[in-house]
Amino acid sequence: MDTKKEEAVAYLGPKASYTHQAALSEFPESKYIISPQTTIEDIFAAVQSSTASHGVVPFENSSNGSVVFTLDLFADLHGRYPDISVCGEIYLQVHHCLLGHAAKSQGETATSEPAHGISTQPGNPRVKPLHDIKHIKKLYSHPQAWGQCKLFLAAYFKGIERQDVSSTSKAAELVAQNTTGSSAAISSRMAAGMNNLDVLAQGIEDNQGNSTRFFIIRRQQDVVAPDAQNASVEMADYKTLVSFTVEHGEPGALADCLAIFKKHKLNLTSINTRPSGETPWHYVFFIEFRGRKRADGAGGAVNEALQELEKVAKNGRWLGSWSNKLKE
Ligand SMILES: O=C(O)C(=O)C[C@]1(C(=O)O)C=C[C@@H](O)C=C1
Repeated sequence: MDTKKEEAVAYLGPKASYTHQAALSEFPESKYIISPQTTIEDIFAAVQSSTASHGVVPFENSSNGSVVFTLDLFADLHGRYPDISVCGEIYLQVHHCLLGHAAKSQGETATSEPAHGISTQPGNPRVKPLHDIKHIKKLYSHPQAWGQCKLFLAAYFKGIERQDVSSTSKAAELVAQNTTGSSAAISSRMAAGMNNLDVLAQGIEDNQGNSTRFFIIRRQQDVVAPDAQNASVEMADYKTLVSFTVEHGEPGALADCLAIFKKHKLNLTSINTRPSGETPWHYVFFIEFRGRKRADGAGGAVNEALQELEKVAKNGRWLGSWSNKLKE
């Protein structure tokens, strides 16, 4: 059996982050070297420099919206990542836990019984802590996680200090190292096991269906364009991401760009903006839509739209086309 691992896949480490779990779902450890990075920018850099063949980055969360760190790297204001493109997507259910050290004198259900299922009261957290949490004086997590657990945090940790860290698994690691036992992390169940931490509460996300979409990135030159398919199959089975800026002083400049997608019957699936970095209050637009770019010269609605977009938008960039994984 050939067990030689040649390709490295960069993800937001340390182990047990949600990005790690997403990476493992697509890239088995038996075939790939799964390589932890400290920041999302490190993942872009590893792929750009070909240290890693692929990277896995969080892109958006169903309840908390876009991951702005990732969008800013795609906007690439300093021209560091010109070859990065999206070649796939992964949807992962995200169920957060509160991890820490259970207070020694307290029993399993010291403060309250866990509330199973969805609370009947709108605006209330869905669950209660499994253990006493009065000794917790500081919380650690990734900034995206706070926004996904607002109700639980408002009910049980009002006024408690929060420390942003680079990932939820890093948060668990830091809490495990704190011997006072007075800190806790919002992190995954996998991180509890890996760091020997107690699960003080589970399922603390506001929405039971909480999920995050990750992009798989690679260098554009490594992406092989598949053969052209039936147009309706392409529309249903693929998605494409582009970015551009517009002439800000010109009324209707953005509308002219969007009209091109309408003309070619390309259904938009997401729109994002980030500061362009060139001038204050100017923006870069990210448009995602159904369909895929074919090889140059192969025609098709997406290729035609991209050609027309070049004429009306500024700094246009095709950021990739990939197989749609959203089950609707
Ligand atoms: O911190 C992690 O565990 C990550 O993988 C990052 C990240 C994100 O940036 O969205 C991934 C999934 C969750 O939405 C929370 C955090």
